[in-house]
Amino acid sequence: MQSRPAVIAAVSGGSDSTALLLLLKLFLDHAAPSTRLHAVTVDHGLRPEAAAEAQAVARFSAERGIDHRIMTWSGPKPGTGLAAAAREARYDLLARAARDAGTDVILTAHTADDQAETVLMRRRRGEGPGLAGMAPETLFDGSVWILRPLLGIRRETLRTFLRDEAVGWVDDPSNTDRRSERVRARLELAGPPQVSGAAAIDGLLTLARQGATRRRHLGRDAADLIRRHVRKAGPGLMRIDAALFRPAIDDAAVHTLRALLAVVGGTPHLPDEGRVRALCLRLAAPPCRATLSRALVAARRDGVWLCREERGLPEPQPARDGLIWDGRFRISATAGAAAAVIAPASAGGRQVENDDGVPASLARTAKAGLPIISSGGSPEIGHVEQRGVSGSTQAAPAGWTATCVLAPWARFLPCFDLDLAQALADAVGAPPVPVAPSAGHNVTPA
Ligand SMILES: Nc1ncnc2c1ncn2[C@@H]1O[C@H](COP(=O)(O)OP(=O)(O)OP(=O)(O)O)[C@@H](O)[C@H]1O
Repeated sequence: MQSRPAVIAAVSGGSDSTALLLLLKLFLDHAAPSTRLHAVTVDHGLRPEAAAEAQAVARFSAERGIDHRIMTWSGPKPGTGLAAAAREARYDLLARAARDAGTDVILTAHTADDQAETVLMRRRRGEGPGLAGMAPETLFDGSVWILRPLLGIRRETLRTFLRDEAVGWVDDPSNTDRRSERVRARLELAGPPQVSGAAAIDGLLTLARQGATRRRHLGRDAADLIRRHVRKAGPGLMRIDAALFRPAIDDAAVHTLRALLAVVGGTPHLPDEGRVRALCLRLAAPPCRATLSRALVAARRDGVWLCREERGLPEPQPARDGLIWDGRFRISATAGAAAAVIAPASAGGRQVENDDGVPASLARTAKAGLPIISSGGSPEIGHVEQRGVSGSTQAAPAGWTATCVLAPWARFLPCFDLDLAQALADAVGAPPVPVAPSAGHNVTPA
């Protein structure tokens, strides 16, 4: 990892993260003494004991001379999907702690056991050939890296280390709650060794490694296809060379179209592989027009065109800093920006000019799906596509910008998909993907 002025260790007080904290302290004292180590504990406010547990981590950190901060999830708690919401909130709080500490690195204590559970769960959910486990490096919210340095280490090894150091830890009761899919996977893997146990875990870890390699290769091939065959043809409109779909439709071409559909449609998941494979076949024999994943795709003699379909665009709403609009644009406001409304261009009934060489109806549909930010009820509204990219028509009201985001990777971008994400970002005009902390090292993380 390139040296950082500071790093954040995410410490719940359980065995894994307590071991992470101690190991990091030892490592940094020895190898990078100028790097500041900050431990952060998130109190989700969901269990009465959580506050005392966070205080225990604070005391432990103080004894070791480590800076420690407690971050509390104070927002409203949803009635359903509480675990997922808590996870989102946890990463938001950890990212905020990282920014406050002037770093872009958060380390978590996910272990080989967590990795095996993840692969087991994903396999059960029917994830196909791209199945991979957790990534050793993941870009969060486009700006902060989550590193998982213990992914190759078994939990029991960490506990032995803690016992040798005479350090205790907290056992979170939710880790034994059988309603959780992860807990059920953990119990299954902890079964009798002759049935599951170590052999099963090793098998799942091998699958994780193979899946990561496959995903990386597929992503590289798709990135190459995007660079050669995909370009932005106008505001909100992409053009794909028909050559992508001929003569044979291979896995990389299918993966490319899945990624493009999700990005152009603003959906968090790639569309179903089988459906996209079938669509590729139809696109190879124009004319063809279809919608999938909220995107409109039209194969004509002059190429294949792709834009957001006009159905299901967001209703006009107050613009706010940090809003992800339609899964496709991150809205930002500088301090003091006047209150504004954001709406799809189609809602304004605005005429659009045609661009040379672009089919008029597609140019219209594409522009209708772009956001318009207006302030003070003025009809002179600013049509923003993205910062600093030609093709934007007028400026948004002062202080407001809309930046393209890649919907499937807007929150979590695993390192296996970095090449693909960079090629997509270049193609659609999203900001460049930051360089991974391990870049330039000759050892690929586990
Ligand atoms: N309350 C917390 N405060 C700080 N860090 C935490 C907290 N809970 C979990 N973490 C960090 O996240 C890691 C994974 O924790 P855990 O396995 O409980 O989370 P998960 O929700 O199952 O995983 P993921 O966050 O990847 O979905 C921990 O090892 C720790 O580094």
